Amino acid sequence: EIPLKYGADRLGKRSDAAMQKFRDNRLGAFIHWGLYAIPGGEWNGKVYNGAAEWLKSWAKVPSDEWMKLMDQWNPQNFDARAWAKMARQMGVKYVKITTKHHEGFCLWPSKYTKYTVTNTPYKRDILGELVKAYNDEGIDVHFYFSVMDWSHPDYRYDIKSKEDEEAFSRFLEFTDNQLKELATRYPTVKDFWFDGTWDASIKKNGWWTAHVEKMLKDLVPGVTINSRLRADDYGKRHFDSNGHLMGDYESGYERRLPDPVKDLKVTRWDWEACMTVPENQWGYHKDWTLSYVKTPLEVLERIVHAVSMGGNMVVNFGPQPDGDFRPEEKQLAESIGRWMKKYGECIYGCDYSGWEKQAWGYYTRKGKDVYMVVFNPPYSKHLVVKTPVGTEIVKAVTVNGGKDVKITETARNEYNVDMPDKDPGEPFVIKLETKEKTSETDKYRDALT
Ligand SMILES: C[C@@H]1N[C@@H](C(=O)NCc2ccccc2)[C@H](O)[C@@H]1O
Repeated sequence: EIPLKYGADRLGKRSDAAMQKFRDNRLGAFIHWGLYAIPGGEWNGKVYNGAAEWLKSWAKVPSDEWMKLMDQWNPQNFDARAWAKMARQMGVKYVKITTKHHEGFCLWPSKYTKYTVTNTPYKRDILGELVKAYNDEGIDVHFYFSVMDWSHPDYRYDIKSKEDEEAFSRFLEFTDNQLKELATRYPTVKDFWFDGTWDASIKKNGWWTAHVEKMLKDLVPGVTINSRLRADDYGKRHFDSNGHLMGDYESGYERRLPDPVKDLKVTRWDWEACMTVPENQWGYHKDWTLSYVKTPLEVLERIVHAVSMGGNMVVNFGPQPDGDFRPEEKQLAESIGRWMKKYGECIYGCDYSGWEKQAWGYYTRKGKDVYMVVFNPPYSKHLVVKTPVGTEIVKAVTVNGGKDVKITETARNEYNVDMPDKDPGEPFVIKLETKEKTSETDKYRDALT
């Protein structure tokens, strides 16, 4: 291994209670809310197909003109308690809130910039109200924070001169101050999820990313930090130059997921995926017909897929400029919530099973119990299950029904699990109770070939 001063400061998964809670939560929601919600993808009469929170970039709007949107920031229908109730009903255990996105507008009354909620007609500390409302519902709050800040004159995409160096040094101090503000004003925060860290300027300052991780962990004991913050001595990101994961969990699965058969390496570390409901809209876009919008079942499959591989999934919501949610997002939250109410025990506190994935769906595991989450019921009416050598199935019961399901051993470590006698009409879950095989001998003989 090569010596590193700013590489991973820990090998292997964190094993403390705070990280276990992060892991057990499994299902989260993203809230992308900022000035970009006001134009909703349209600028000077032209609708842009790209991500709505990047409209300033697509429409090439100068920052001082973009920040004038603050004069229109007045979300009269914003109700933090209603947002928290919606999250609880969806069954999410945590919510990641954009404290500041690339545009530089802060949802909290930061002392270090004029671009905050304080200097809008609305005035109120939106972040503070959301932290309290979610926490009151027993929901953990995570902070999204974009290092890249288009509103700040000292931000640099690269460091090419002494002037760049001095400006960026001022910018990093400004960023430190904002992060200390967030950590001290809202001490119940459980995680910082950094974004906007891909530029050369950050890669050339890996030391600073290591300093931020340490600073926040000193200020908020137990807090988790995503790998996307981190660059090492040589600008290597997420995984250091020795291949070790930096931060507490990998955060590279944005709008994509690891292959459940070919990418099993991710099961060796903690990771969290995040996803949009349209193809690529995080902030509010007024026209969702411009790209495919995932159905609740397609969102659910991605949630189960992530958990089946030992990861978390964060589903994105982009609130309207008035502070309410669009109907599609309210319906999605209700639909996912109904399913989680019945079958959520196969999600919360569950992990990768280590079993060989089958066509009918995904496995998750909790202790010695293995859950079969069935999305594709077979015409054979039998769900094929192959157990690892040394493991046998004791019994099978339907989740949310508690009915025994017949299992038939068909070969060594192979079983047919019957389908429930009544078609649930939705993805359903069967819980397998397992035990370690006692006798080594079995009645099977391998073919001689
Ligand atoms: C979680 C997402 N990450 C932000 C993002 O900038 N993603 C990468 C990206 C880079 C370049 C053009 C568009 C998008 C998106 O705006 C969301 O906040």
